[in-house]
Amino acid sequence: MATQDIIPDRDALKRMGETVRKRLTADPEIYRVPTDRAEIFAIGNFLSPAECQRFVRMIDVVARPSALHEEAYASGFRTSYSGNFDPGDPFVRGISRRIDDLLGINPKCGETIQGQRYLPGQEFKPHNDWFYTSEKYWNAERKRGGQRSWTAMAFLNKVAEGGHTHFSEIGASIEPKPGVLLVWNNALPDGTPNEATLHAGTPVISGEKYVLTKWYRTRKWT
Ligand SMILES: O=C(O)CCC(=O)C(=O)O
Ligand SMILES: [Fe+2]
Repeated sequence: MATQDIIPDRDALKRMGETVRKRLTADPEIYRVPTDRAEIFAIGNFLSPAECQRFVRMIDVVARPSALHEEAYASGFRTSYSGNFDPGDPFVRGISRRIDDLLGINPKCGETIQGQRYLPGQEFKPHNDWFYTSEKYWNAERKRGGQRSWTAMAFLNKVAEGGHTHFSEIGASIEPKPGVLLVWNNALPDGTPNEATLHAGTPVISGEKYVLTKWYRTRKWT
């Protein structure tokens, strides 16, 4: 990339990278995936078994075919069912705040928590969570909070087989374990998009998989 190219929200991505990194690395209980190519952390028992179960039931209510910028569902890119939780629900609000506090990010930057359910054969093909700023959708996303910085994703159940979160560039395949929160920085420390965060939800082979995801923007999300 030519040095004169402007990376939208680069300074904010850099700043948020620093804030969250400091906070997570200060806690000896938090596991960091051993790679120097990306910042990926795992927090065990972040959600209790009862909280996981409650979210699973809620996902069964809100889940619809995943809309990932239009055509994705139809093309088989993201075949899971997903849905946003009611952000005003006190239970959802409580968990949402717990994630905000863990990361130390301004709650205003957090998107509504999304739930996802994968049945056998369903998957989320390799992708990056950030927005491609050369795409048409960016003009709208730019105005509703800007680029995505950190992703927080919780596993809500044990999957009989398959359904890993696979970071293919890094060679890390994370098996769903209920209550575990995975957190990663989608940017590099210098605020540019980190290509090594490419990841997939691999196909569920047997059983089902439930997760929740919260993406953080660089600015107030609306
Ligand atoms: O289900 C997974 O393991 C991955 C989900 C994911 O990549 C996302 O929600 O952005
Ligand atoms: Fe993702």
